[in-house]
Amino acid sequence: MYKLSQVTKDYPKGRATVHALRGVNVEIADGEWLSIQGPTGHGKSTLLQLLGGLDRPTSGSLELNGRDLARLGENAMTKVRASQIGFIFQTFNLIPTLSAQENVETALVPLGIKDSARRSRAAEALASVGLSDRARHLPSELSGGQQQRVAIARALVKEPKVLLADEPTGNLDEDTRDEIIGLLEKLWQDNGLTMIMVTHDSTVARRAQRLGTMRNGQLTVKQTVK
Ligand SMILES: Nc1ncnc2c1ncn2[C@@H]1O[C@H](COP(=O)(O)OP(=O)(O)OP(=O)(O)O)[C@@H](O)[C@H]1O
Repeated sequence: MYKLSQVTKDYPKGRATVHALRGVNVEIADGEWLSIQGPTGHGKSTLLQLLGGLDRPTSGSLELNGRDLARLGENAMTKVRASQIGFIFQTFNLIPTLSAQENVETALVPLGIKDSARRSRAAEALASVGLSDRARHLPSELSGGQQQRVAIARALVKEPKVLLADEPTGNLDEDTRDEIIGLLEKLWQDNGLTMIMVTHDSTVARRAQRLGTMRNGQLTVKQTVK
């Protein structure tokens, strides 16, 4: 589980400082789905980056399963990211020159998994998102929804405990959005993932168990009504 205490994040901006996070306190249980909404520029992506170990807080502690990511060395942090945390983004972030299969395999390279196992695990992950028949396609040959499915397979092929999603349906039409959220919900349940999703879309946000709102760098969380 995550346990954040008084997490702040400042960015220098010329001579001034942007206080992107101003004391975030939250616990996120294993297996929970938390959505985060809030106005633009109020710290949502910053928080997700810290949860993913892509950046560190300016102050406060950010524990994942008892280890404070704020104080972890770079090598240990890289290991945590490679093995425990999957990311998906609004813009999919696939490598344009690699096929769907190769894009998924890239997630296993840092784990030192050998070629044949990499191939079979990536094929399984593509099957789990319904894309076995598109394995050899380049991202440019896939629809937006299919590209997001590849990105989901890439995030989950390493069997992480945590999935972080930054506006995962932001570039998709409504029907495709519903398909992708349905898929994420299924994968969340089947794999017991902890899922933290930033979204502007209230329909998507309400599917979570808890709903957080970021405002002025602070997070308030409530239970969603089902
Ligand atoms: N690398 C950076 N350097 C300087 N300032 C930054 C950096 N990243 C974010 N900021 C600033 O921190 C604040 C919070 O940004 P953040 O991207 O977390 O907001 P957000 O809520 O995710 O917004 P959006 O909904 O538009 O994605 C903003 O004022 C932003 O300009």
